[in-house]
Amino acid sequence: MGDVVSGECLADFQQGKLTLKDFEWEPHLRPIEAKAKLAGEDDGAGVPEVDIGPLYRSDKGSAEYAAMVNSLAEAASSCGFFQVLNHGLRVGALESLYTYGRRFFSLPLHLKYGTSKLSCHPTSGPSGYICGNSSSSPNKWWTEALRFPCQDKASVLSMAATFCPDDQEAQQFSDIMDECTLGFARLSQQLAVLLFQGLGLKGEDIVKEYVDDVGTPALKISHYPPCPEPTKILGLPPHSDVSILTLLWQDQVGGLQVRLNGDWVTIKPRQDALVVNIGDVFQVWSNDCYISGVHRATLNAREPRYSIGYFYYSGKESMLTPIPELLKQREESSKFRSTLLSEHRSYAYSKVGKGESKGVEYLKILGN
Ligand SMILES: O=C(O)CCC(=O)C(=O)O
Ligand SMILES: [Fe+2]
Repeated sequence: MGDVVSGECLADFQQGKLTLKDFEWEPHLRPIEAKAKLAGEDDGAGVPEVDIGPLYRSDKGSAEYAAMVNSLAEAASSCGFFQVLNHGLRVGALESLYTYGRRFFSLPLHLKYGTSKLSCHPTSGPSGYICGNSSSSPNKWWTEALRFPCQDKASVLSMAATFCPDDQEAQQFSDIMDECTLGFARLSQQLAVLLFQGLGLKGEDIVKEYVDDVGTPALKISHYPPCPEPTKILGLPPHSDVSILTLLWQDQVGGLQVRLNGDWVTIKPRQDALVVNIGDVFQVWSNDCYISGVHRATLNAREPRYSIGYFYYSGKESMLTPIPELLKQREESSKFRSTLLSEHRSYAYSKVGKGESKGVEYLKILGN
């Protein structure tokens, strides 16, 4: 998950301390028992693709711009997931980050662990190498990840030193990271403006007041090694993200699934697109208009899968509550009990490994 504490279960498996059997999920959570289509078996029908080209070429009053805002709002309120085309990031830069990720994950374990003693930021969470979740957890995750605190360039450079042969290459890696995080940051903010506009609000003003500088985003490169038992084991459990929104670039292998009308739907990999999902924060901010989509990462026995995620977080100490301007404009009362974002975060993490992640449902005021 975008947001999770460091773990060691996959390392324990690689070192013979855990067996494949230890990784098998409780039957009701397994991909096959849930009658899911396994990775690649469907085409992502129902997860819309939205071309955001009009953002760069049209004025806000144009029909083309209005249609784009409508499509985004519709996707955010129907399934909470969509892919954006013409997103403004250079695909070559994303591919190059992916190549660095592959190189990092091919290192021996002790070198990968060498990166993880770095900082742990209160909002963006741990940074460094994370090898699955805890070995004592009942449902173990078949994944490893490298997590970066985007703003902390010194950490990025020292992490780069573990897998780049010389300073020059470490600098090149750091430049690619800069390009990608800058592009992700710009896009997240633009999408937040558009999604607020889709709620009938003055997007820029709301973003300025509630979004800018309130959090510290995190970037995570994930690796899901081939798994001999992909029908019994998962890469990541069903969960929603606690972010405002999350951006994800995935390779061509496929395995990210979203829960849609009771089915699991695989999101079609597209090299030129970014997957966007609404996070818990936006669901509450929008007073339940937008949905923080439940998703999971499935596995396959044949080939490794990689993804790059950007988690657009809100500040740790802010209250999680609907945007007052929205309630006023719609003459609505809040559908959620207010809570500290940090409290929601802890609650969400405590549920996810058990397969009990229900996003912000538990905060809903009954009868509303
Ligand atoms: O790698 C993926 O496909 C999904 C990652 C994800 O959902 C997460 O890290 O929160
Ligand atoms: Fe996620």
